[in-house]
Amino acid sequence: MSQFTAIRRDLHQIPELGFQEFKTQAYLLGYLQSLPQERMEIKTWRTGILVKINGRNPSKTIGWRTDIDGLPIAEQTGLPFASTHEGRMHACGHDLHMSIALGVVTHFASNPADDHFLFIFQPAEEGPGGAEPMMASPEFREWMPDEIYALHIAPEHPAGTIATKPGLLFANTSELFIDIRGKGGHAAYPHETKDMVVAASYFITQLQSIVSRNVDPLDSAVVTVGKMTAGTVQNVIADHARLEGTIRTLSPEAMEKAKVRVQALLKGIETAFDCETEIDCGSGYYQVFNDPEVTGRFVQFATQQPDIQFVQSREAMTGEDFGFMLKEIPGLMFWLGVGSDYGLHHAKLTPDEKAIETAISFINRYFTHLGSR
Ligand SMILES: CC(=O)N[C@@H](CCC[C@H](N)C(=O)O)C(=O)O
Repeated sequence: MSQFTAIRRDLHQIPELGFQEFKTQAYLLGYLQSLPQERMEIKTWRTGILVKINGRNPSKTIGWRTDIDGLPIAEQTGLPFASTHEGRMHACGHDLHMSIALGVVTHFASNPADDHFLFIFQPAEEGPGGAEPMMASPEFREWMPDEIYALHIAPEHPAGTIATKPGLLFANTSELFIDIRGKGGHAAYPHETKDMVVAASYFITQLQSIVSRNVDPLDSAVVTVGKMTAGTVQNVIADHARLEGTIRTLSPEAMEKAKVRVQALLKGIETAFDCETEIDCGSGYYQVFNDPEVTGRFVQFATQQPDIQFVQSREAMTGEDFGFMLKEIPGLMFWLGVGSDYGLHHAKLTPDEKAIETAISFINRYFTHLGSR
C-alpha cells in the first residue's frame, strides 16, 4: 500500500464536521512538520491550514485547495478502516482530497519549482462554508494566489479519468431551514389542533412546483428536502415540523426566483393551516465557474498524458464553496474518477484508491509545467 493510501485510511477513520476538524488539523500539521522545512511556511486559520512552498525564482503563486471536513452520515462500508466517529463519514471523498494534497506538498517540499505554491486545507465545505471567510482572512490575503486549482472525486468515472469543462461546472446553492409551528393535541381531536405534519406535507408537495412551474425549463434547478422532523408519538398531533433542505440552480437569477417562491409558498401555508413559519436560508455557495483560458491550457496538458483518460464533462447540480475562490482568482476545478458503485454522500461510498497515486503524479507534472521557466 502506498504512503498516501495509508494516510487516506488514517484520515478516513477520523471524519469531523465543518469547523470541528481538530483531530484532522492536528494529523495534517504533524505530517507537514515531518517534511523538509527549508522552503515551507505554515499558518493555521481556525481548523484550516495554509502551506506555502517558496519558489526558487518566483513570478507568481499557484494555489491548490483541498477541503477537509466530513458528513453527518453513519458509514456502512464494513471496511477495516471505517470511520471511528459514530454518525460521521468521509462520504464526499475529502479524505482522498487531503491525501492527494499531501502527496503534492511532499513532492514540492523537496523539489521546489521557480514559482511559489500555496496549499489550502479548507474547513467546512459541506457547511456552513469555509472558503469565503478563509479567503477574507489576513492569513490568506498575505499569500493570495494568482491562479488556483482543486479537484473533486467522481464515483461515476473509473480511476485514471479526469473530467472538466470551461465555464459553469457546479451549481449555485442555498441551504433551507424551515420551522412550521401550530397547535398540538390528541390524535382523536384534530379539529382542536393545527396539525404541522399535514401542513409540512402539503408544503413539501408544493415545493415541487418551483422547479416544474417557476424556473425556466432551460435553466435547471433542484429543490430537495433532505430532513424532516415532526411529532413525538403516534397518537399525538404535532405542534411543530422542521424541514432542512437545499436549493440548487444553474444561474444566480434562478436562485433568487426560487427563494422568492419558497417564501411565497410558506405564506400560503400560514394562511391555509393557520400556523406560523420561519425560514433561514443558511449558507449559499456561488457557482463553480472554470476560467476558460486556464481550462484550455489544462485540457491541452491533460489530453497529452498517457496515463489519463480525459472526458469533457457536463454541469452538475453539486455545490462547492471553491466557487467563491474562482470568483476572485482565475483557475479551475476538475473531477477525478474513483469508480465506486455508490455515489457521493452515500454511506457505502468506496472509492478506488488507485486514483490517489494517479492524481498526485498528474498534479506534480502539471504544477512543474506551470511553475517552471
Ligand atoms: C460536492 C458536494 O457534494 N458539495 C455539497 C455542498 C453542500 C452545500 C450546502 N450544505 C447545501 O446543501 O446547500 C453538496 O451537497 O453539493
